[in-house]
Amino acid sequence: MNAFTYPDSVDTAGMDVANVSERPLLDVSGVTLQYKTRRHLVTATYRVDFQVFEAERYVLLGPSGCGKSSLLKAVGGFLQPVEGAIRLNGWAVSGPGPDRMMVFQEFDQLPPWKTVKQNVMFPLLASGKATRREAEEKALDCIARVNLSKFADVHPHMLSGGMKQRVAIARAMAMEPDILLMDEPFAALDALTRRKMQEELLQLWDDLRFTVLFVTHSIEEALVVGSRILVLSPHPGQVKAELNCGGYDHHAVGSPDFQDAARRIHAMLFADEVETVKGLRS
Ligand SMILES: Nc1ncnc2c1ncn2[C@@H]1O[C@H](COP(=O)(O)OP(=O)(O)OP(=O)(O)O)[C@@H](O)[C@H]1O
Repeated sequence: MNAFTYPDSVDTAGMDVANVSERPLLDVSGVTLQYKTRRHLVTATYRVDFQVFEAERYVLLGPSGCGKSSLLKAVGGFLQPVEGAIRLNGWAVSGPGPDRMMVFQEFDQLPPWKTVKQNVMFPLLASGKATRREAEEKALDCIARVNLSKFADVHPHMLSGGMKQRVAIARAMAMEPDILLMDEPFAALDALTRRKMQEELLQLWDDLRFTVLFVTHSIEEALVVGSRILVLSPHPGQVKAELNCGGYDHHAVGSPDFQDAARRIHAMLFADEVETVKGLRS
């Protein structure tokens, strides 16, 4: 497994390198993902390894096109690896399931003809996980947790982008998945709302201690949201490093320690490009 290695050119001094030994909830081992189009074979990730443990906030961080979303899709069971394996609780992932719930970036992930409550109830009913009465009770509880009780009976078009995202999170949480999969969930929000949503996610995590696999290309977001970060190389995505980083919140963002961590992750992400530029100058 190469998840704990660093490129030679990167200074990792002071960064806490992950070292965990319990049984993982999610085990991604040597996963290569490819897309076959009529003309091309696109390799999205190459032999990626990582493990996620219960109650972790695990972040996949990397530049656009490095295969973050593809990895999330594969964990979700929507894309089969051409090489390697993905296991959840020791079982091979072979398709989508209610044990893995996705939250996307798009605002239109909620059917507009359903109210907030009906949206949250829907997967509970569709999966046969709850009776109508149980689903309603669970939905109202989850809606309250994301502070939307007053909006339970309105339709999504009456909500702001941030509120819609909270509904999507409530809908996923209601299913009590083993792992919540979040694909750049706040990327389409304005900066202030994005920050508020990150704080709310951390607050919700403090209350419920769920496991989340979170995709972002923002270093700052990764440091605030994550308890561990997997740093991926540009296309095709390969593991560059894995870092422990819990403990930063928005108050820490301007601190020298935070800035230093961000700077070193940036160097890691773009180490190859930096080398190239150096080469061009000499
Ligand atoms: N359906 C598809 N068909 C063909 N190629 C695809 C498909 N989906 C993704 N790819 C390619 O796979 C690679 C990885 O894409 P992916 O969306 O997983 O990256 P990403 O890191 O999530 O990018 P971004 O941050 O821009 O969303 C890219 O080169 C992309 O063009």
